[in-house]
Amino acid sequence: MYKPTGWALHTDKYQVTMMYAHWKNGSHLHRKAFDLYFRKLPFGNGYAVFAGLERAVQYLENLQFTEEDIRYLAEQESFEPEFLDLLREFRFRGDIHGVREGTLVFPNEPLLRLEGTIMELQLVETALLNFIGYQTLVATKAARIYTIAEGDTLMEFGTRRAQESDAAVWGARAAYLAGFDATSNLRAGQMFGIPVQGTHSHAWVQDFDTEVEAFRAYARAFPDSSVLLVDTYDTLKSGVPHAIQVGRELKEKGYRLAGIRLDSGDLAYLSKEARRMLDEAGLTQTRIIASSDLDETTLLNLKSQGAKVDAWGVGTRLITAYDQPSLGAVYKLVAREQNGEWLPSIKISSNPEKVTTPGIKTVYRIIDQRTNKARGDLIIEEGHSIDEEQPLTLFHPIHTYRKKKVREFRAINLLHPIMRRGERVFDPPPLDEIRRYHLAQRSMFWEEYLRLMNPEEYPVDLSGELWNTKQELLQKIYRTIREENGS
Ligand SMILES: Nc1ncnc2c1ncn2[C@@H]1O[C@H](COP(=O)(O)OP(=O)(O)OP(=O)(O)O)[C@@H](O)[C@H]1O
Ligand SMILES: O=P(O)(O)OC[C@H]1O[C@H](OP(=O)(O)OP(=O)(O)O)[C@H](O)[C@@H]1O
Ligand SMILES: O=C(O)c1cccnc1
Repeated sequence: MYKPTGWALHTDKYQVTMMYAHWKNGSHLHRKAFDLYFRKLPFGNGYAVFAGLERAVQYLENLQFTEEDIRYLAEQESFEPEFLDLLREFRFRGDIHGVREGTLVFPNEPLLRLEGTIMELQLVETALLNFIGYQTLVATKAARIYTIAEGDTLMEFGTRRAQESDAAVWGARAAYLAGFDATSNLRAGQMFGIPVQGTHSHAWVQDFDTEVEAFRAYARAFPDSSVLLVDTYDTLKSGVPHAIQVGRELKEKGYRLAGIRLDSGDLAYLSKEARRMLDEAGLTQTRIIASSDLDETTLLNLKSQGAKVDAWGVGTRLITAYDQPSLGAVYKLVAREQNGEWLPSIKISSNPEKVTTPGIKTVYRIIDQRTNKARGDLIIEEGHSIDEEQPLTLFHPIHTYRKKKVREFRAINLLHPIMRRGERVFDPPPLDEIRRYHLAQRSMFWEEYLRLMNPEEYPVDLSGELWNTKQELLQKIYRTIREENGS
């Protein structure tokens, strides 16, 4: 399996300076809890698709400072040698609970909950946000495209346009787990077992004196699986007729032209014309693949125009999450251990949506027994349970008058143990299983939450007790501020 090394410095400098200041203060081993979550759904979507856990766990399992890292840090600040010795011994020994990859997730619910020493939890913040923010963003974009594709084959073509190499391979993985069928990136295929597919480029055609010669030579190399790119010169006057000529030659030899690819022009018109021409030539099995700056909006548009496309190659706009470049995930301190007891901690903001929810919490998904559809998510304090025999009142945490009563429901805990004292305690499911799980999850949500435009807001609520804890803490802090100001 792919093992990252040398990732200890993949963090912001301030994490290490805080670690040092804690060490000087004698507080570096104090235990804290942090939640990782996001506040706003990307792309105006109604949900996000959680991804990045596998990458995060691999990082945490292998996290250590090399001698080179220590030397480098020593050049940055005058850290005392004893602190550097502590870093030499450093291993992540925290506890993590997390949502399964492929789960549909929503704003303000913890996706990861981490408990450990402040030293280790501070160090890992940056990398975790980096991995999970990006992969969740791309998985969500891929899910939007999947929604529109309605069962057509989806191929991820983005590596050449991705923000560097890690984004390409982990983005390919995120796209696959959210419903894509294949990637063009061989390294992603090798690392994660994603099916790898591809066609050929314009350079192949340009390298021959004639287009038909180019097609014939490619078909000789791959008589059963050639997909010929037909837009180098003129799609309908040259590309498609030449592809048909080679398709007929293949047929005479007992082979089949697998497909043609359209990569420019009016893809709706060209695909309909190409389909007609292929069918008239008896090449009804030859598939039409389209690429060219595609995303969910163009796909939707092309489908509404009756485009005859069987498979879509999607690059730039998927891998770069073109219309929203960051998820904006956050990592917030939610509890501090004192004398063996967890004390909830809060971060206040003038924007009520940004006030953190204190305490060690878990998230339950409330599933209606009769419809098997999700009614909402409920965040409750860890250790508290939900009585499935009693009606449950869900209310909006800010607009509290928005209430509903749920009966006959199942409550499914979304936060699973992932690491205990730094050891992985879950078997990472194969990627195909994550993908199946994700696709099955979608059927647990009403259409209204899944639609692309102006989806309904899915409820993410706090239990009554947690809501009270939050209010009490807020009032306590404001009281203290007033007292300090003598007002
Ligand atoms: N029928 C259509 N309806 C809506 N959008 C379309 C249609 N056909 C193609 N598109 C989209 O329009 C955009 C066209 O891009 P662009 O203007 O760069 O032209 P192009 O035909 O791809 O040419 P080239 O690649 O040679 O620059 C692409 O995003 C493509 O997916
Ligand atoms: O449009 P995207 O969604 O980003 O998909 C990937 C693009 O990359 C290739 O083009 P490129 O011009 O790089 O090479 P080519 O010669 O194969 O067309 C391919 O033909 C697609 O158009
Ligand atoms: O295989 C292809 O057709 C392909 C791969 C990457 C980018 N564009 C096209």
